[in-house]
Parts: sequence; C-alpha cells; structure tokens
Amino acid sequence: MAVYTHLGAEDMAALIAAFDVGELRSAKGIAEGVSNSNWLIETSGRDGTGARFILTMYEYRIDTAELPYFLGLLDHLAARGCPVPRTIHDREGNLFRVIDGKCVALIEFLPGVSVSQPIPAQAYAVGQALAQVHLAAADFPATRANGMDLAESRRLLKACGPSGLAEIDAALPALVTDALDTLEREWPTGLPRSVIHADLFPDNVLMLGSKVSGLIDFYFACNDITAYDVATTHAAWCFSGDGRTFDPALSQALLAGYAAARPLSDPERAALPVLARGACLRFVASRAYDWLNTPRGALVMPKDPMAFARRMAFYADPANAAVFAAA
Ligand SMILES: Nc1ncnc2c1ncn2[C@@H]1O[C@H](COP(=O)(O)OP(=O)(O)OP(=O)(O)O)[C@@H](O)[C@H]1O
Ligand SMILES: N[C@@H](CCO)C(=O)O
Repeated sequence: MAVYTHLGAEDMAALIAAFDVGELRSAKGIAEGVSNSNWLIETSGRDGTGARFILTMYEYRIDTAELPYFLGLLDHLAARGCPVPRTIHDREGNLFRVIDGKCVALIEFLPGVSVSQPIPAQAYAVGQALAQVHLAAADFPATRANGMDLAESRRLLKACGPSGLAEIDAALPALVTDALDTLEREWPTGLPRSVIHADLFPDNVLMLGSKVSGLIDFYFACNDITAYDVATTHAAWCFSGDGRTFDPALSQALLAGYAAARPLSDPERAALPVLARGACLRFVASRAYDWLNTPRGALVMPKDPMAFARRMAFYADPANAAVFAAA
C-alpha cells in the first residue's frame, strides 16, 4: 500500500486548482508502488468532459533536487513520441509544487496494465520502446550520475555484512564477493552512453495487449552505458519471477525488438553478459539491504534478493553467453 501521506479533500481540491485541469471530482489512493504516495485523480477536465491524472507525492527515497531531471525527461520523451506520461505544469509553469514541505507532481494518466507473465510479442514491444527512449533522449540536455552503480552495490552489500547476507542464504556472501571483484575488474569502458531508464521491470510498463501504452517510474533514470539498460531489462523480463527459469523466446523477442529500432554494435553485444551480471548485482544489493532493514510487519513486503542472485549465476555461466550472440 503506497499512500504514506493523508491529504484532506479541501487540501486536495486546492492543490488541483493550481493546475488548469478543471475541478476535482475524485482522488483515490493507489496501492501499487513503494517509493511514493500516488493518487488517481479525476477532474471535470478543461472542457467538462472529464480527465484523469496521476498525482505523485515524493516521499523519503527521492532527492527533490533531482525532480527537474526526472520530470523534464518525461516531457522531453513525450514530445518525441515515446509512450511516457507528460508532466502537467501548474498555472505558473512549474513542473512540481510543494505542499507541507513535500514535492508533488501531476502526471498524465496513461491506460494499460502491467503484465505479470509476458509473452514474446510484449517483450518485443518493450525492447522497441526502450530503444526509442535511448534514441529520443540523445538531445536531452540534463545529466544525472547513476546512483545505483557498482560502487553503490558494494556499499549496500558491505552495509548488509557477511552475516546479514548469510542470513538470507548461506551461499550469498561468497557469491557477491566473487561478483563484485569480477565486475569491478571487467566492467566495460568506451561503450556508447545515453539516458537510461535503469529499472524497466514489467511493473513499470503499461500495456494494451501487445502494445506498450506507457513506460513509467523514471526515478532511477540516469546517464550511463546504453547497453546496461538492455541488460537490466533483459534480466527483469526474461526469467520466471524466482529467477529459476530462463525463457529463450522472451529473450529473443526483447533483443529483436530493441535491435529493430537501435541495432547493438559488436562491442555492446559482447559486453552484455557482464553488464547483465552487474544489473543483477544491483538488484541483489538493494533487495538484500531492504530485506535486512525493513521492519517486521511493515506494509511493504521486501523482494527476494535470491531471485536476482540466480539470474546473476545464469549470466556468469559462459555456456549462457550465446543468449546474446544474435542480439
Ligand atoms: N502515468 C500513469 N498512468 C497510469 N497509471 C500510472 C501512471 N503512473 C503510475 N501509475 C500507477 O501507479 C502505480 C505506482 O506508480 P509507480 O510505480 O511510479 O510508484 P512508485 O511508488 O514510484 O514505484 P516504485 O515503488 O515501483 O518505485 C503503478 O503501478 C501504476 O499502476
Ligand atoms: N525494480 C526493483 C525495485 C526498484 O529498485 C526490484 O524489483 O528490486
């Protein structure tokens, strides 16, 4: 359940009145998501025929100094035809407002549902949409460093401590030590860089059938190796949830969809196994940290770090490098 802050009806109506979107008709808290408070807002619309929006209140996890990057990126991509929600600017032209010391933004509502068991046609469409974002962001003027890079994975895993990691799974301490050492040694340099989404899991993609209707949750977006985003998306889409089963049909479709819009170069393709291992380690690290630091009985269930430790082992196995050969 992710509505951390109560906003009374009068406060909500006053807030919505700061935007030129008609009068507030309803505001319903959205249960999905863990980082921010989100509401589905219905208004009369500017012409009285009704309109829907997502209102997001940024809670503890987001540095609000970075909001212009995240929200400006949505506007930039939407203007170039990417399926991302536009930010609704307030009557004074601001991208976000501050209420009770917290930043809030009103964002276009996009139709669609997040799939839990993707089919190849959907993976193909997601690959294509990801490439479209990489290309469309080429002239986005702002930059942001990746706050979840290898150094941050090392820091988070160190904070877990060997005993904390062993509490999750006896094999985990050795697995992450080996992965960190190898990845720091072998991390590629000189590959093309761009804006990347960095968290394009199925729950961050809205779909209508096999069409992508929305890419959402750009709050990890940053400038980094472009193929790293392909690797992250591959890890997020091509396995069963527990990471035990790899689906070659989803993999082929995702990579083919991506290549249809932005063909990978030979060096990018060759780097995918190590990039994918790095992507998995990033989610092992954040999940392990949350696993050990989420209070018992909290509203949000921590996600299983081992689901990504298994994927990491898959990518580390040279026998599986062929998965990317035809990318
Ligand atoms: N533009 C949009 N159009 C339609 N629905 C949206 C939109 N943005 C968000 N949602 C809905 O709100 C839910 C929560 O959004 P989101 O995933 O951005 O929340 P969050 O708390 O920031 O996420 P997370 O915890 O995954 O980082 C989504 O699962 C989706 O159902
Ligand atoms: N998508 C991430 C959460 C954001 O870091 C995960 O599934 O672990």
